Amino acid sequence: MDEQQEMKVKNPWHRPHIFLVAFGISVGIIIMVAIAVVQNKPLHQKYKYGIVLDAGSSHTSVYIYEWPAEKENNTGMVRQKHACSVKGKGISSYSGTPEKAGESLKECMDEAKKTIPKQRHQETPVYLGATAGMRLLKMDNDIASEKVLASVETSLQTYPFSYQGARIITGQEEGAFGWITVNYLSENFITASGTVGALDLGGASTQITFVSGQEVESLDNSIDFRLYGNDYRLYTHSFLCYGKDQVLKLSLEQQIKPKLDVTDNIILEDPCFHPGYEMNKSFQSVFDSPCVKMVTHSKTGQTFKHKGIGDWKKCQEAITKVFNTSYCRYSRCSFNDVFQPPVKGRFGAFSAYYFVMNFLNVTTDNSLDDAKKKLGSYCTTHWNTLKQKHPGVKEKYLSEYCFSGTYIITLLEDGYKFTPEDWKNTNFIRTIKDSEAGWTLGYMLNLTNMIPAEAPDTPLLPFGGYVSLMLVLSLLIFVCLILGYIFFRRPSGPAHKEII
Ligand SMILES: O=P(O)(O)OP(=O)(O)OP(=O)(O)OC[C@H]1O[C@@H](n2cnc3c(O)ncnc32)[C@H](O)[C@@H]1O
Ligand SMILES: [Ca+2]
Repeated sequence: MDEQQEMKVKNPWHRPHIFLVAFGISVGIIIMVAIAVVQNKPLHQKYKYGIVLDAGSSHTSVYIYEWPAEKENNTGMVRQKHACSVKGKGISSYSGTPEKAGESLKECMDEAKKTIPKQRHQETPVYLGATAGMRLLKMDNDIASEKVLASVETSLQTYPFSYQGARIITGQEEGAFGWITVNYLSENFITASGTVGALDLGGASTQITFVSGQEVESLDNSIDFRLYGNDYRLYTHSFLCYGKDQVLKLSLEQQIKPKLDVTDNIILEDPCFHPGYEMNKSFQSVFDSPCVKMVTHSKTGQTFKHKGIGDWKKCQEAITKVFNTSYCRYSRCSFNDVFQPPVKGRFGAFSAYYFVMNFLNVTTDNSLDDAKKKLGSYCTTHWNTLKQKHPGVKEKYLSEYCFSGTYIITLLEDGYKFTPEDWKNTNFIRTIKDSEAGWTLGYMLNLTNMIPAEAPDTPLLPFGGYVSLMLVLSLLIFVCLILGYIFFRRPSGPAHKEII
């Protein structure tokens, strides 16, 4: 055997098949890693959509929600993509012309068609939930409420989306889904930060919902949820007729009542309206609701003079009269014989709570006393001064902020028994992370099963970590092979000597 041949026998790397095997293994590993990376890479982000129509007493809003297709069950993934405010009043105002209720939705639904990519239309669910305005219409005129619902149903079915129904939701649902929305958007279900209570003030009803930790003495006010592996027992109540429009009617009724049989030309001097404010109003405009019981009074066709005197203290006294606190069959009540445990924790207050307090520039940075002082000075401002100061604001809203602000403080303090400390723990909010606070998101999450009872399994490593780990490992194997190759190739021992 010559020297050359002997060296080839002793150095295995000089056998081409061994080198080929090593090379094959390296290429194999690289291919495996590449496949694993491609296989586990998040798909090109595909979005899913859902549409919820909030048919409120004062107006209808159409919300479009969007979420990444493969992350349905992760909390905080669904966000509001678009909102459209339907022109005109709420659907319950179409009781006399039900076909117009459906027509009113057209503009916003056409907008939804443009906002959602065409290929997703068919799989996009559409829900319509009607609240207190329709509850009141149903009480007043069941047939008319059915016709209005049928009209919006027919209209929604003409769209290419997946129609899932139009119904009047219950007050409990309205409260509970508002609570879910606020806590979902704040990611409170997956962090240990605890939950926040939800306060919603609409035109015709108002909701309070929170985790109390105390026994809920009335079944109607108790809702249990299991979300992301945690159990929640909620206290919730919806006060029909205690939205800000209906409460204004109640308050006017209270003030008009003693004058009705005394004089023909009624002048109502209202402490909740500004000095200089004077408006002729029909009794009909006050008595046209099932919340106000004097519908058949003989003066229904006539008018009265509504005159502001701007006195916050007296306004509060007048508003207190709409809460009945004379009777409570439970260990404790808010008002009207409704059970309520003591309020607890932080609260998010939205809808009219926000509209009103935001306009009045009263936030909970102010102490409750400061807020009252601010409101007091706003209420005494002359009506003409206000109109000059806020030329862009709807006169109806402008004239009612004193009443609404006073109602909000009275409802919280006297109704729900908020202490100055609870007031500090309350935030007036419109949106959380650009999605509006309200019941609609919670309603959709629930109906599409997007809030699991148990926490979803999370992968051991996030995607980025997984890729990095695979790259480092394959690099390590590759470097080992190269080193091995260099080591074995270097002639050593006797073979080396023999060459020399
Ligand atoms: O929940 P329900 O009772 O069915 O009523 P809604 O859903 O129609 O009620 P909203 O929260 O939309 O509005 C609550 C009230 O606030 C009024 N509102 C809306 N925008 C406002 C603004 O900018 N300033 C003052 N009030 C406003 C509206 O007319 C209602 O009386
Ligand atoms: Ca509402």
